[in-house]
Amino acid sequence: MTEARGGTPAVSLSGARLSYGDRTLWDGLDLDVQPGEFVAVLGPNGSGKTSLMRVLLGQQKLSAGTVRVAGAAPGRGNRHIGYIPQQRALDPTVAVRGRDLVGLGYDGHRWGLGIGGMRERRQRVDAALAAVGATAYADRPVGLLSGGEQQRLRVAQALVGDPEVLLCDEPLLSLDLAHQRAVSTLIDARRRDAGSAVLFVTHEINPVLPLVDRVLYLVDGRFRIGPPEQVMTSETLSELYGTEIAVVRVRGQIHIVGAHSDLCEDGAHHTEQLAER
Ligand SMILES: Nc1ncnc2c1ncn2[C@@H]1O[C@H](COP(=O)(O)OP(=O)(O)OP(=O)(O)O)[C@@H](O)[C@H]1O
Repeated sequence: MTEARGGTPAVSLSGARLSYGDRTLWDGLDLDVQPGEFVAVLGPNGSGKTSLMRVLLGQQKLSAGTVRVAGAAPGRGNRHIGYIPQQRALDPTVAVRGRDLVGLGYDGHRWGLGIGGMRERRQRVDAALAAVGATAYADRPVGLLSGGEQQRLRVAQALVGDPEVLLCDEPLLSLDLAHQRAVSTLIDARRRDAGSAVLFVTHEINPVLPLVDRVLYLVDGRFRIGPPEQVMTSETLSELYGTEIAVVRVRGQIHIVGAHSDLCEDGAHHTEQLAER
């Protein structure tokens, strides 16, 4: 799909290297993500997935190579980026209301809204809250909400600003199955209707597998990029991990058989998911 769409990539990494001291997380990374494309970023703990998000947000400098996001060097306040951070429970004393948290995602790049602007803001925030099913608790202090409720607000905050690039760091964690589907559907609609490019860090590809155009799979300094049917194979993952790995597809889902616990796909978790379908 990338060649077919052409045009300026929404995200472009060229010859990118990230090292911390003498440890290199990845090197020689070339990746152009096109508008509307959905790229899943997979890999075991510590392989550099969140660090990649930080590079795209301008919070971490590359050690080598170049990066462009929405046509510009990444930097603070890039108004074209929506970011759903890796989940951390908020302190119970945080008294900000959910709707105010979401409003921050709208205000980031709009100054002096005026009366009409304020009305528009309210409508947009209400719509974003409704889209993630958060209307009922939008006026409660966020610190008192459950982890899943807080996460839905973060999703609304990332989407409300009409981002060209949506960076998602394990956005489905702690959501129940119904809300996993709802959030995946929202993100999918955003990229289809508005052409936002999506980079989606996850340990669990199955909930988003139907949406994934390409996978970036990072393991211990090595990586592969390609469509799931090319990357999520016994041959490719065995090469990446440097050990024998069997990938099987069951009812359209990907399962890694005999996986060690530090591998990305967790067998027990998959079995649970299958049982619930
Ligand atoms: N600022 C930093 N300085 C030094 N090392 C760092 C820094 N940030 C991250 N690291 C290390 O880089 C490695 C990659 O971290 P990162 O958070 O990107 O991994 P990840 O793939 O997102 O992992 P997880 O799946 O556990 O979230 C880790 O070993 C981490 O300790």
